[in-house]
Amino acid sequence: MSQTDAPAPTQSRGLEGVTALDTELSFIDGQKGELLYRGYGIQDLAENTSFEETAYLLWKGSLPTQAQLDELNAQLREARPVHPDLLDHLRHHTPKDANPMAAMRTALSMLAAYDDEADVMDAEANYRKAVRLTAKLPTLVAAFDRIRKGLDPVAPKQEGSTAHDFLYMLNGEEPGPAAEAIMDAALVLHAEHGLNASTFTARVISSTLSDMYSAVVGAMGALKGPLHGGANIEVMKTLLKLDESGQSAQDFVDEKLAKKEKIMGIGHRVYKTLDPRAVILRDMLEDLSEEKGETKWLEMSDTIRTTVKETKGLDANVDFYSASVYYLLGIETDLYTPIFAISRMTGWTAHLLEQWEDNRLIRPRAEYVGPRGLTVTPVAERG
Ligand SMILES: CC(=O)SCCNC(=O)CCNC(=O)[C@H](O)C(C)(C)COP(=O)(O)OP(=O)(O)OC[C@H]1O[C@@H](n2cnc3c(N)ncnc32)[C@H](O)[C@@H]1OP(=O)(O)O
Ligand SMILES: O=C([O-])CC(=O)C(=O)O
Repeated sequence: MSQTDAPAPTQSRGLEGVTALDTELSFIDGQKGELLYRGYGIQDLAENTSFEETAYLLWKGSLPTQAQLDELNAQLREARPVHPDLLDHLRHHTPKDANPMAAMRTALSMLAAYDDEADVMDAEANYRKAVRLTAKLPTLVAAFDRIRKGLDPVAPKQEGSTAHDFLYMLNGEEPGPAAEAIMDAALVLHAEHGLNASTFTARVISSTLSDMYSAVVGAMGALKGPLHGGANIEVMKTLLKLDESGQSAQDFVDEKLAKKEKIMGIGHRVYKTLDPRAVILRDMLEDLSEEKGETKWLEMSDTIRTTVKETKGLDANVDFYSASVYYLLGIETDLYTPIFAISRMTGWTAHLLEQWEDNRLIRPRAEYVGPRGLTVTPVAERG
């Protein structure tokens, strides 16, 4: 049978329900609201592992021993500084009002030029690149934020956890233990989620045997979109606007739904119930709200969520409560998606390592629905 005679492949709008490949990285039960990374429940991981342990689990397939964790922490700390040219680029060649995801997409791409192993495609080199990318992105995000505020970037301490060093570089002062613990848990929660749009993008790119940097730059582009990782920024914008307007959360939702507009942070392609990460993030928000004496974001969010659930049967996703958590930590709204990327870098790169273990070009088909049999009219005769 020739290629053109081949039976039409399974088709589904937005590839909904299509299984593209096997993975050992995560399992999602969208009906029950269950998420496992390599067999471990997300709640267990968020409560009992650090981001670095989770990263190791994703990359290597098992939780690290203390010695393995110490080694990974040392590698991450060592790799945190970025080449001065990158800081110069952020300082002198990146507009202060640039979209942070665009700035980071470019910075990630530039990192490749400073990595001697960028195009080395063996598994060990690719693992080392995954570690370096995970180490350097927090430094770049923090440097970008400080430079645009007219401040000097703060060099990484290269001592504590990713969460600790990131908050330290961002604010120029040591984070308290509560802030560090919240950031660490948020990084665990966002690390991996199957064939989401950005991970799929990364895997498609990697399946051409292009390099890890190219794949994560593409993934950054996909994550930026408001239907994906960009939703956490939109959630906070919505809450801030609602707060300013004085409109009730209930009226706001009714109005939006009547106009057939989407409520950001709600709905998910896979979860048909509450996202298990949203449960954990809501608990984190509740604790933080009490600690800060600021409960309005939680109250507004809960009303929005209940109203959409009652009207449309849709529930909150990971981006819904994370927005207010980051807000109460004092983080700039437009950094929420870059923070998501800091975490998801581990999932993306783990998928790339998995893809290259047994690579096959990812190349689906499109059903042609345009005309056929047209013939060219000379340009002078076209009207
Ligand atoms: C990390 C992440 O990427 S999590 C997702 C983050 N994205 C968001 O929060 C953006 C808001 N949510 C959405 O846009 C969607 O729920 C998506 C894109 C996440 C998944 O949606 P899909 O599976 O493609 O569903 P689709 O967009 O086709 O919607 C199906 C129906 O639910 C409705 N719907 C879906 N999400 C929402 C929402 N957030 N608000 C209101 N209605 C919604 C649609 O309007 C549609 O209704 P209809 O059948 O009456 O026309
Ligand atoms: O899985 C998805 O479609 C979106 C995503 O990345 C997540 O929920 O973490």
